[in-house]
Amino acid sequence: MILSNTQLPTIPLPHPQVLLPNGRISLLVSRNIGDHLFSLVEESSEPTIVAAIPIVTPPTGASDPVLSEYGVAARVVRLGPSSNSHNEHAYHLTIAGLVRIHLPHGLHLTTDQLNTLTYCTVEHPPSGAKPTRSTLEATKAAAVNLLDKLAKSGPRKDYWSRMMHFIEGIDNSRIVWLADAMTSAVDAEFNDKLEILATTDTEARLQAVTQLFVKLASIFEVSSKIASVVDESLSKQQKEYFLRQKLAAIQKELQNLNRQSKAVIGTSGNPPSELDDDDQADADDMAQLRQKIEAMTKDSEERKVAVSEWRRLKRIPPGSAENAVIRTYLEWLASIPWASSSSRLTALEVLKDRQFLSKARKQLDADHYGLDKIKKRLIEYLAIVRLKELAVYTENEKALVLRMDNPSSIPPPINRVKGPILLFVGPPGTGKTSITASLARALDRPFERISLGGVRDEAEIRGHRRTYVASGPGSIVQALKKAGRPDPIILLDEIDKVGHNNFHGDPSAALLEVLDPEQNHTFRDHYLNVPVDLSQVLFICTANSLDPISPPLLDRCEVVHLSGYTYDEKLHIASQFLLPKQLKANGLGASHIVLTEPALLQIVTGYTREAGVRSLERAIGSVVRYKAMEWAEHDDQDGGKLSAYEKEVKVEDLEKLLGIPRYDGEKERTVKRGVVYGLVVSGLGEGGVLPVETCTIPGKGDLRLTGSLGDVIKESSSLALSWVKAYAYDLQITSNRSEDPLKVPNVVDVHLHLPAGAQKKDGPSAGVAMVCALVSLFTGLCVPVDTAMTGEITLRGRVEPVGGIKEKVLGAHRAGMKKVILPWANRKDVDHDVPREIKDDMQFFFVKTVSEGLDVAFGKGTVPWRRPRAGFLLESRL
Ligand SMILES: Nc1ncnc2c1ncn2[C@@H]1O[C@H](COP(=O)(O)OP(=O)(O)OP(=O)(O)O)[C@@H](O)[C@H]1O
Repeated sequence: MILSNTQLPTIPLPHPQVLLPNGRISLLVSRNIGDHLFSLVEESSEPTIVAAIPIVTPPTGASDPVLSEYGVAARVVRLGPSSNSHNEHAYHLTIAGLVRIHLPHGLHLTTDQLNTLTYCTVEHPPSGAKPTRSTLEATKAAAVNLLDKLAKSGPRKDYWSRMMHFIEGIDNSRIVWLADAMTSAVDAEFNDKLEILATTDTEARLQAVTQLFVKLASIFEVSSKIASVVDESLSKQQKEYFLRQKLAAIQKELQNLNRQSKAVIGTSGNPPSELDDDDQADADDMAQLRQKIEAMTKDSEERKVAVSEWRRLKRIPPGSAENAVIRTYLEWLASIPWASSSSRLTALEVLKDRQFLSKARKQLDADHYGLDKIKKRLIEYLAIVRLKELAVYTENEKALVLRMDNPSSIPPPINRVKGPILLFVGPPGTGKTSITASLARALDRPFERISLGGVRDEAEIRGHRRTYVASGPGSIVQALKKAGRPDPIILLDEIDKVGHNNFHGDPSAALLEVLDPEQNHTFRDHYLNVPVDLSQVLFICTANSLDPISPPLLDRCEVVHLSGYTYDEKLHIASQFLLPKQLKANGLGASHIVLTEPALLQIVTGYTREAGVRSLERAIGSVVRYKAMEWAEHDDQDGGKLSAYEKEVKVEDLEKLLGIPRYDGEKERTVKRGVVYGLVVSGLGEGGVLPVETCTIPGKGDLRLTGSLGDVIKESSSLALSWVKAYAYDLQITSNRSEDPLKVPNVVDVHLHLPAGAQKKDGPSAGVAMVCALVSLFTGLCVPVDTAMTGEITLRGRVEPVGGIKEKVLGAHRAGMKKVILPWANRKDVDHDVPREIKDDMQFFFVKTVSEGLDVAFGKGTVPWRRPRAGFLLESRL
């Protein structure tokens, strides 16, 4: 019996534990409390009674715990060391609830006091009138009903069934005991248990217990029904969903735990990183995705697709493979800069500027020297884009006004500016790529480069269908995403090196759609599968040679030719652009190095031989790096005075800086019987000089050819030999018209070789050079080494025009040739294309016939014709 104002040692029950009379509870207590209880147990022969008070609100960092005003006087049943005695909770305590108690003054403990044994004043609360019979029976019935349900399904069926049989048999006097005992046993919520503990009036308590049992029974019924229904209908996917949800919850808990332990460690650990907060980042990404979809133009196809995919994404469990696929797709779809009226306005802002063209011209001039033809074409192009865009803009504005006046009117189609697709063709390093980048700067648009070299798979351009594992969009859509605007300048680099039809599809055919202004406003990437408007994109292609480009693709492009630079142009480019660029790249200023003009010329002529300026840039880079090193060394040694540092680079210094000159002009070539110099254009569009070498060897009167020659060039060589045989008597090679120079006086073979055997050669333009080489071989006359020639020959001895004249002439000039023999019909090419300084530096001879060519090559009057030539045109005797 508890008397008023009895003092009892207090055991605060950890939240959410509640002990009711007739219940039993086990808990861990601190060493301090345990030791005290131990001495109390030892001191008295009576059972030790404690006050078990539930904690209503557990302590948080700043606030103390809140304890209930009601509790239970409980008997200590067992007290022993816990299995983990190193722990601060060193004792294991079991107590059994006896009677309700009330704390008239309440109990306030600080967080620290929870681990010490304190005493509290308790009283026995009045239990009110006796409960009515109906209440007692209602409680019993509710208890039996609940136990019946628990005994039918759920865990511990046997236990509940035994308890039910026991309760069915007890009389009404024990129902009050039963109410507390069963409330302790069933899985009631903390608040319900606390309420029952605090209800001292028996009648009211039994009613509350009855309600609780009824509630628990119906919850159990509903949840077991749901469980059975769910169990039946759960598809594999849904099960996976539930499991993943659980997993996510567990992961979240673990993260929270980690975060808490990090907070305990204090600020000494790493600062919090945005990489830790996965959930937040994920939620932010989804919110952004949603915003982007909402920003898409209403009723557009991309928006419709995005909305339906978004809905699908919401239905599919997060973390599943399908979910990831849809999300990646949606992220791509949302990241494309879809063409809209606002994007058009941004582009218009630049074009509306009255100074636009002059500014663009200035920009192009500031970035590149020369290239007048290409710059002129680009400015023309910009002028057209500007005029058309502005016209379209006014037209569309008018249409908008019309539509607003009469909303039911059918809107006129939006006009598009269809510009030409420019194709820059020329040798490597001639500025094709960089002038396009400069154009982008002039237009203030993003610049993206797609390298098509070696692209064999159509999917690289158009993307893979979504059904493929790891599929993604093609390079065009990727470039558009990177640009972030629907109107960038996209450079399709090395279009001549794109693969043709093979078992991976035809990449060049995919380009046809991209480059067709009539079709490219509805370009379909296989991955996105939504039409993408490429009509605002400005495509520019580059190639080294036109031959490998498929004719339909070529047909869509407007070709702009770039040929190599002359020495003079190279000198300007080197001093105005390449040297400052290299100085900047290597952290030096103009005051650190002075590259004298003769030295620069020596680099251009002695160390590089190319149409473009790439090797030249590399060579200048080497010089600058060497000088930078020298400067730094002197700076170290002299203590910053640099008195010994020589900033001027002279011709004599170059050998030390760049090694021995690779090209030594004329000295490379020696005058030789049977050898003449022809002119060629390489596959990269670079012109050059190629010797035609011939010699006679013992044999059977045949012609032997070597040097990776194609069919056409082989035919040219037999044509040349036939011509020489036909005119052997006239040229005093034989003494009789019927003699074959390969059989008389000795039977020999003629071997004709074109050096650089690894490179394939073809084409008819070596005809003139071959005839000259054979005439030189048979007559013993030699062609001077500063004479080069090109031209196709016919059987009748005519010289026909050939292509690539500008490249060939520039190549001849680079090689130090002074005399060039060309077909008569190519005069206009020299007039138009060859720069003035080269024309001034070389002599050009235009010939109509082979015999004319021979006279120019060997020198007038040198070729030993049997009778003076009447006019230049010879009729074939064949
Ligand atoms: N006329 C020029 N004025 C100034 N710099 C130039 C000029 N021509 C070329 N260059 C420079 O030469 C370098 C090579 O040019 P770029 O890369 O544009 O060549 P390319 O013609 O595209 O070659 P490829 O055919 O190999 O792609 C760049 O650094 C460029 O700035």
